[in-house]
Amino acid sequence: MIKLGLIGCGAIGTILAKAIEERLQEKFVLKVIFDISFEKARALKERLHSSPIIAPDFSAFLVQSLDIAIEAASQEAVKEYGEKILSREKDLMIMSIGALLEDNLFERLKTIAQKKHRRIYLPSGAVVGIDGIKAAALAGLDEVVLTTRKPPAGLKGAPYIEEREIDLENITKAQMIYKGPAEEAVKYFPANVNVAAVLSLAGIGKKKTKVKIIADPNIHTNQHEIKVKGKFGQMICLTKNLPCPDSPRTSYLAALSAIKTLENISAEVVIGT
Ligand SMILES: NC(=O)C1=CN([C@@H]2O[C@H](COP(=O)(O)OP(=O)(O)OC[C@H]3O[C@@H](n4cnc5c(N)ncnc54)[C@H](O)[C@@H]3O)[C@@H](O)[C@H]2O)C=CC1
Ligand SMILES: O=C([O-])CC(=O)C(=O)O
Repeated sequence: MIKLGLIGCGAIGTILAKAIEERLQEKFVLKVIFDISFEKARALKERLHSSPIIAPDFSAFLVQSLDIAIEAASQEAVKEYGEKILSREKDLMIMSIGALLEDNLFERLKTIAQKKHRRIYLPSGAVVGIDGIKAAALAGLDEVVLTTRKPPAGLKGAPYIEEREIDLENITKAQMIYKGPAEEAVKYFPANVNVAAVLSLAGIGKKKTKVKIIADPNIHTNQHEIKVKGKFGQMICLTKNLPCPDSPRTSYLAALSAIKTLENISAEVVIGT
């Protein structure tokens, strides 16, 4: 059995935990869950048939014997716990991938993973096209542009919106509110464009990957359009994401992508690049 620990018992964590016991139970077991909100962890445990331990703090999580620790919490969680998890010889799956574009965190994590013979898993998340971009990048890419279009309320709380006091409630037609490199976009919108980070890492990096964010009051899906040009030709991928059943802000596909990543880890056959 592959032993799992989960950090973050919100929208993605809940869907993943349920899938582990309902779909992946032959190969995986969820041993421990942790959330800075103990209430969130307790509420998740009540929804499960299995009985994972609730870690009261990160130290209690870290001492558990685990094969893979799954982060579905926040960029802060990746920055605070990532190196410790790998150093304690656990593999690490990351959903808040935006954290990896800061300073040299990704390089540091990779160095520890190499030293400790561990793996880091970065699911595609709420976008399609990462498979093709990884392959296409081998021949060289010239341009990668992500255009994210969300209902205005989905951008609430983002540092960029708060610092500039952008009044989301009074946006009556689609409006581009941000344009810049992925490296900057993930800091200004930490809970909105983690997809820009996975795209950067798969493609031409955090400085060259361009990000546009549009607040659109006329849509009810989280939309991500990726345009890529390179030696392979051109690619245009559009995802129109419905939200998770219990969380209007999180795209359901992101949680499904985490489940599929686990399935791939234990699979005899892996489809796609
Ligand atoms: N890669 C992708 O495509 C996507 C990534 N995400 C990211 O995945 C993460 C999880 O997303 P959701 O489940 O929608 O969020 P959520 O807000 O529903 O749940 C996050 C949970 O993590 C907990 N948490 C936050 N910081 C923590 C810390 N330092 N230590 C322990 N627990 C902590 C919170 O209390 C909360 O219960 C977020 O960072 C989100 O931005 C979300 C959607 C798509
Ligand atoms: O759920 C989405 O559509 C994407 C998202 O929030 C992220 O990448 O952080």
